[in-house]
Amino acid sequence: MNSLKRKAAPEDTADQPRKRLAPIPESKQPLQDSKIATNLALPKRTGPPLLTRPRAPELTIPRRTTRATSAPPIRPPSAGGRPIAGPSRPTAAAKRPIAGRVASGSAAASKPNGPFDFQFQALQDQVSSIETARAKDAARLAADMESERAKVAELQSNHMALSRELATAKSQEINQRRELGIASDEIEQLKRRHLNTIADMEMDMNRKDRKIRELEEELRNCQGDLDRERGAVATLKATVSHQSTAHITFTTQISALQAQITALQSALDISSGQKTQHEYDLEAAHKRIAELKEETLQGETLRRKLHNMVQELKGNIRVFCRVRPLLPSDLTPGSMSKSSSSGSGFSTPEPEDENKLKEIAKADIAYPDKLDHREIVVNSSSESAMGSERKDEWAFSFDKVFEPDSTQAEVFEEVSQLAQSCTDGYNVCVFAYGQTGSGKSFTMEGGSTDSTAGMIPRAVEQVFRVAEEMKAKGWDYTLEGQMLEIYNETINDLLGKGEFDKKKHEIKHDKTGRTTVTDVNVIPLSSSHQVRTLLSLAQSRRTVAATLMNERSSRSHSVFTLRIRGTNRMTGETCEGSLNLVDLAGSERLEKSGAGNDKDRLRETQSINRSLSALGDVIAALGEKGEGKGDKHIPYRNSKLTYLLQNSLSGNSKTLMVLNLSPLASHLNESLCSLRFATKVNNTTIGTAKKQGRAATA
Ligand SMILES: Nc1ncnc2c1ncn2[C@@H]1O[C@H](COP(=O)(O)OP(=O)(O)OP(=O)(O)O)[C@@H](O)[C@H]1O
Repeated sequence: MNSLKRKAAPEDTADQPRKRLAPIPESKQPLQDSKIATNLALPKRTGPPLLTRPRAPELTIPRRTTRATSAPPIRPPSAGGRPIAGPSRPTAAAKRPIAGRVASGSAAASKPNGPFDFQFQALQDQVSSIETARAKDAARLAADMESERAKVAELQSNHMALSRELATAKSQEINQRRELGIASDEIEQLKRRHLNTIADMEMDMNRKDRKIRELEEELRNCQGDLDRERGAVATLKATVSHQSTAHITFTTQISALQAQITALQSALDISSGQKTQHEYDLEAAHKRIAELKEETLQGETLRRKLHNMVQELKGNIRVFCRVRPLLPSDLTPGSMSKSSSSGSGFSTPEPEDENKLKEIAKADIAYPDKLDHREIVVNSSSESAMGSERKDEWAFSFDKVFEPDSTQAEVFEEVSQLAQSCTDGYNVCVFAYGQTGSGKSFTMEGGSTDSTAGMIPRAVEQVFRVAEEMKAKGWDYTLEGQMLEIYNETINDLLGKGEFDKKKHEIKHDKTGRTTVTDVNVIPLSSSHQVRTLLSLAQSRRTVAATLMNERSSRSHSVFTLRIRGTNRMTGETCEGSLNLVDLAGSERLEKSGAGNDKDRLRETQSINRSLSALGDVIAALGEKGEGKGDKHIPYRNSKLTYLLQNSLSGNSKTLMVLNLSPLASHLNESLCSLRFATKVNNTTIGTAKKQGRAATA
């Protein structure tokens, strides 16, 4: 009984909810009012409808397993629970009599079996008590059943009510679902409309953005324009301000100028009165200018006369002596050995330094006249046959002596007066005489630089310069040039085609004193630069042969002739002159030239010496003639050189000989020969030079 009570207790506890809602079979699960009410309750709309579709409400019904109430619970044999009744566990002995009792009950009742009967009695009591208990349980269970049935009925009615509520709720749900569907459709439509609206708005926004950008760009441009305009306005403002200042200044100036104009007007009135007087004065001044011009022309003619008188007083044949400086090439062992073999008896000690070498190589030449530079003294010492030292001294005097350090410009300063005479209508002849290597070509042609340029380019430049200056005095000049070479008594045209020794050129003199050579190129000259080009052309064609004395030894005479014709536009006067610049071949003696065994060299040297001695003869004859021997024959025809220079050596011309000397002791004998020849020339007086005029006389 206790166990039953204990068993019933938890069921009572489990039955607690049944006081509110009776349990129903699983197949007929009722819904609790509250739950259904809760689960079916539709969400109340408190705001605008939601855009998402709401979920359908869920119906949750708690499951409950209930035990059948129609019969007491029967525990299955396998259940581990306690036995339903009995105070204790029945033994095997107790069980077995039950079965036996059923089979043989009457025999046991009739005959008690001692302890077994007692046990049987006890068992029967137990059975009856159990049955009583069972009856009580059955009654209680029946009562319970009844109450349960009532509950079931209640539950069923509840269930029905709930089912109705459920149906109502379902229909409501369906309606709500329908409404929900409609609402969802509406929402979808709204969404689509909304999306369309958004797309439209976005497009609109893009359009507006573009428009904004365009407007911004326009704004920027406008701002740039505005800035520029502002700048322009500022500039204009500054200009206006400046202009207004200037305007004020101008106004002030105008006022001042107007005052000046007034003053000037009154001055002009006074001046116009003076003007007439000035015009008279001007006319008188013009007359005076004309008179002065006339006087100038007369003065120029007088100057030319005086200039030539001075030249005549100086002598129409003059001699300059020039000693070249010692060159590095002069200090070579070859030169030194030649020095020792010279006739001067000069002995050569061992050279220790360059200065000593120079002293050894140099000839003893002195220039005592430091004022006029006209004297040159040559000293030599030699050993006599008796063994005593013999000293000799030779003194010479010339128109000018140039020491080794003289420059080309200094030499030309003396020559330039002759070049001037040439433009005045005189024949001028300048020739360089001396042994090979003494500096003839250097003096006449010179080097390539302005400072080393020789007499020919300088004279030509001067003639052009004077011709240009004389233009102002009415003189117009035409100039032409030729360059010839006389080699072995043959004339070659140095400005020709280079056909040397083939063409025969003849020298002709006309009665007017003009000398021409047949078949030679006479080039019209327009500038001194052109003359330099011609000189270098001629130089390249000139015959140069090597000798023992000088590798550049020129074995021919070269004659450059510049002819000048002038006409005076104002006076009608004309004049014609010529400038002959002659570079003679080396004057060394035959044994010194080293040409002894060479037939060609021998012929060359003989030819050169013959022409040079013919030159000496001509000059000597001219000298004798100048001394009064009027009928004296002048042997011009003895050489091509003297015949060519006939008009430049005769009394009608001015001649300058530049004697070139080597400074070397080894050349001392040659230098003495040259000095003697030059002295002979210098002592010659050649008549009076005559100007070659045509239309007028000087
Ligand atoms: N006054 C001078 N100053 C410097 N160097 C000079 C001078 N005179 C001559 N010389 C030099 O001496 C050398 C010989 O001179 P140049 O050729 O003029 O002699 P030359 O007498 O004409 O000889 P050639 O008869 O062989 O033509 C040249 O190198 C030349 O430059």
